[in-house]
Order: sequence, then structure tokens, then C-alpha cells
Amino acid sequence: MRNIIQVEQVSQRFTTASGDFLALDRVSFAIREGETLSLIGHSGCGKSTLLNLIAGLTLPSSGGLICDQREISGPGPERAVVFQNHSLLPWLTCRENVALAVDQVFKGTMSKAEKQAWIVHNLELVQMAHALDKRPGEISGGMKQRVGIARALAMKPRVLLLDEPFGALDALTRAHLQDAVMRIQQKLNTTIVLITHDVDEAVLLSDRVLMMTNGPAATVGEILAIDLPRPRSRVALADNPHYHHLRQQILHFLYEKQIVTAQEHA
Ligand SMILES: Nc1ncnc2c1ncn2[C@@H]1O[C@H](COP(=O)(O)OP(=O)(O)OP(=O)(O)O)[C@@H](O)[C@H]1O
Repeated sequence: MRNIIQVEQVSQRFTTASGDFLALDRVSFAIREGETLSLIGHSGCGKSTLLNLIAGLTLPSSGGLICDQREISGPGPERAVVFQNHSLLPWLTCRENVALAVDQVFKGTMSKAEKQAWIVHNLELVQMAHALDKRPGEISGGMKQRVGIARALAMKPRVLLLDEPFGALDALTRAHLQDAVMRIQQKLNTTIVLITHDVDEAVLLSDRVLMMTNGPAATVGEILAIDLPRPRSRVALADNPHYHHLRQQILHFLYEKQIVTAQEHA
């Protein structure tokens, strides 16, 4: 598999009231085309900072990021982001919210009818075609996230960046959305970068899990390959000893290695 994103020696400093704060310190890794890579780490370690850099929403203090052989110097439709809080415009319908992205990306390249069909197609992908003309206030939290994912997919991104997209949802809705993302990924072969705090979610969805060290000066701790066959079923995995072994390795990193490291530095 070829690399679609390369993160090379990236550091990120923030200027705060109490002085300079080094959030990320010389982070390097590559994201392979078509893979699902999860970023996991303790709260405040720098996961969103890293995702924002890949999205091009911020620029690194040093180092560089490359997407498809081009330096990332700002946001672009080939890297679509979905945040924890859907961020749909409340006065627009689901169709109109997706249309905003489609109009922006396919201006001049799709006819009006093609755009309408493409909007419906993407809402169908996330099973939300029934709510085309509803406003965000008329649908549930899980449904809003689905529409947010449809809006991102409608941009035909090469990479889908998901910043804790299921964090605010109840366990059952979360499970349905995780299944939807896995199904869509299998269908479209989109590259996905997912921030999560949930070890089970990381193992279920990912091809690799990137475990970050605690901040400040966070960096890549370990990268774990999740070599479980696809399609994956949460029910079948519950009895799979290898699944439990992989889960255990992440827990060990987060709750034993990282705590030890933090104490060593204390
Ligand atoms: N704009 C900023 N200015 C100053 N400090 C910042 C800024 N953005 C992030 N930080 C700091 O950088 C560190 C990493 O923050 P970030 O939000 O990336 O962590 P995170 O791993 O995504 O956290 P969480 O899991 O709680 O969402 C934190 O200590 C945070 O306070």
C-alpha cells in the first residue's frame, strides 16, 4: 500500500499566557492509502492538534506534512473533517447542508441535476435519505453525525479525518455509526484517520492504532497493527482471543507504560 499522508518531524508550539508550550515534539509517521488509522492517547496529549495539522487548519511550528506528494499548506476538499459536534447549520435542511459542500467543491464541474443526485446518494450511504428535508433540530444526535459524515463524503475526499465523531453518542447509536463507517470504508476504500478514547472502537475499526505518549512534547509512542480479518463483527470479536490480546496491548500502553513514563519524568 502506498502512503497518502506523510508527517515528517512535526513539532507544534503554542504561545500561552504562561509562556511557550510544546504540544507535539518531532512527530513522524505515514498514513497508507485505504487504511483506517486510529489516534489514541490520554486527554490533552495532542490528538486534535495533530488532526488539525493533517486537515491544514493549522500549520506546524517546524517539520512538514505531505498529502499525495504535495505539502499541506491549508485545508482542501481531499481532506474532509468531521468533528464531535456535527457542526451542521441549523437553519438549513440536511439536503441543503450537504449541498453547501457539494456546491463549493463541484462548482462548474457538475450540473444542477448531477449535484442533486450526488447529495441524495451520499445521504443514502449513511442511511439518511429519509430525512433530506429535515432540519438538524428535527433529527437525533446520531442522525446529525450521519449527515456530517455524508457532507464530508460528498466532497469525495481522499482522506476522511474524524475527530471523536461518536464521542457524544450513547453506546447503541455509537455502535450503529461505527458499523456504518466500516461499511462505507469497505465500499469506497477511503483512507480514514480517527481520533478516539475508546480502545474497543480503535481495535474494531482500525488497520493500525497509533498510540501517542503523554504531553507536553507528545510524540508517537507505538503503532500497533490490527491484523483481524474484515468484515469485522463486534459480536464475533467478543469471543476472539486475538482481539482481546490486541486490546490488552493498547491498555498496557495507556495505563501502564504511559503512567510509568509520566512518573519517571515527575
Ligand atoms: N491554541 C492553543 N493554544 C495553547 N495551547 C493549546 C492550543 N491548542 C491545544 N493546546 C494544548 O495542546 C495540548 C494538546 O491539545 P489537544 O486538544 O490536541 O489534545 P487532545 O489529545 O486532542 O485532547 P482531548 O483528548 O482531551 O480532546 C493540550 O495541552 C492543550 O491545552
